[in-house]
Amino acid sequence: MATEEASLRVMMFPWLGYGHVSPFLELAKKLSAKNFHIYFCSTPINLNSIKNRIDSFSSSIELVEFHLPSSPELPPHYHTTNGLPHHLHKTLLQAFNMSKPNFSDILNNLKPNLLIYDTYQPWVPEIASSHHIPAVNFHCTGAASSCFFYSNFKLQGKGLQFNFPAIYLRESEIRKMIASAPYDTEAAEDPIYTCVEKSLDFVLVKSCRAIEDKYINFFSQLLNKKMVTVGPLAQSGEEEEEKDSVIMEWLSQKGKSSTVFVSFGSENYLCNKKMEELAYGLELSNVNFIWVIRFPSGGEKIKIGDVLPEGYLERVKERGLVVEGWAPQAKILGHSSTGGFVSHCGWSSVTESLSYGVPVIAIPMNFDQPLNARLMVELGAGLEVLKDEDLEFDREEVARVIKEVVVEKSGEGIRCKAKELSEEIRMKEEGEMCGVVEELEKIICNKNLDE
Ligand SMILES: C[C@@H]1O[C@H](OP(=O)(O)OP(=O)(O)OC[C@H]2O[C@@H](n3ccc(=O)[nH]c3=O)[C@H](O)[C@@H]2O)[C@H](O)[C@H](O)[C@H]1O
Repeated sequence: MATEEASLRVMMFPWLGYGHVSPFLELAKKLSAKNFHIYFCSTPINLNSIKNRIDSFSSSIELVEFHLPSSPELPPHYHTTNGLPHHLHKTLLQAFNMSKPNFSDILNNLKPNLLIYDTYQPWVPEIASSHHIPAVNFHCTGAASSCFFYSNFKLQGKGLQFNFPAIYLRESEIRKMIASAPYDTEAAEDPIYTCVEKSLDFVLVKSCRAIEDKYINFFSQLLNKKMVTVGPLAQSGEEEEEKDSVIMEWLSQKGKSSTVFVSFGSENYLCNKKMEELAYGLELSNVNFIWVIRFPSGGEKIKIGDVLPEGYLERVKERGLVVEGWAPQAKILGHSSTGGFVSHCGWSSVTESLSYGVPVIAIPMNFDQPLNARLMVELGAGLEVLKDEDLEFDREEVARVIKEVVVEKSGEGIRCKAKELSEEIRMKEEGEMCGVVEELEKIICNKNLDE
């Protein structure tokens, strides 16, 4: 690996959500493999959660601590959205915005050739500009969902109309999203879209033409900016946590494509009613399952057995494994025994499922997830669990969709389509990354010429 002096130095600064830190880290790994030296900047708690994923990149990915003001309400272990109670999301964003001077000092000390920044950070491009550092936005959610929000909630796109009927939010989903957004969705300076608009020359987008071509083109028209796709950036799954081997050993004893993985990402927690309906739905489906159950960090310790129906774990023990907290999602999706993914459809989960060719049983929860779920249905690589007007689902519907996607002949087309898209995505990944490197080197070269 070339020394830091020989490499172009890039600072990467993701939002504090695990669903953002993870894609930024995967992009950092790909850029470091192309001889860039990466400064990966986040809070100590976020850096600690990814340390085991950069072992083989430690000479080219340097972790840089970004400190937020601590308070009794927001102690250091809450300086991440991973496990953060929902009522503190707004407080975290406020603490993040109060830390602008810290970020300016970091940029001034390290003086990278380029900054790659995220959403929720409209002040970052200005700070980079004050230090004469070119800044490019890396948009790590999907193009379809971003087009929808940008067209319908923010600026009307220069006379362009959003004519994509498959991508929509129900009234009840819009109400839920607005109520839980960590920022004022009516603010003129909406932190998501001003970040994208301020990006220099182009926007990096975590997607690929195989799954979002028409949406990437429309988003480019809306923003009047070039979109450079970085591919799905699926975690490779080579990291090994201690408990992983137990999970993977259990999975290896199951038949090919016989098991569904059930996970709702790093920020979502099912209420007791949804937990119960999902539990009975998994039982009724008669399909093997690995179910990751997460609880918000802090507060009293909750026992898994207490939130599941009486005797449930005993009844399902032959074909169901309930895991508390965290599981090796990429490893499980990449295993031959996995035949379906019951997912909230966070964007990284969607792109990982597509990368590994696993069809999705979609149970979206909030934000962009319903739009990502409808994209999967439009692609023919998933089915959505139907909900009532109160966004509640029932056990029979959960069992029906799982059986169709994983077992029944009527789901064969979905299973084939998921595999087909996986092959197409993987075939184009290397070419996409070469395009990214070319664009980043061009920006740095132009900036040097301007000096
Ligand atoms: C961008 C935004 O990030 C948020 O992140 P969230 O964590 O909810 O979900 P993912 O994007 O799927 O990200 C979750 C990431 O955590 C990994 N994982 C999760 C659980 C587990 O047990 N083990 C794992 O390895 C998973 O592999 C994925 O990489 C919101 O969804 C939002 O809708 C999404 O668009």
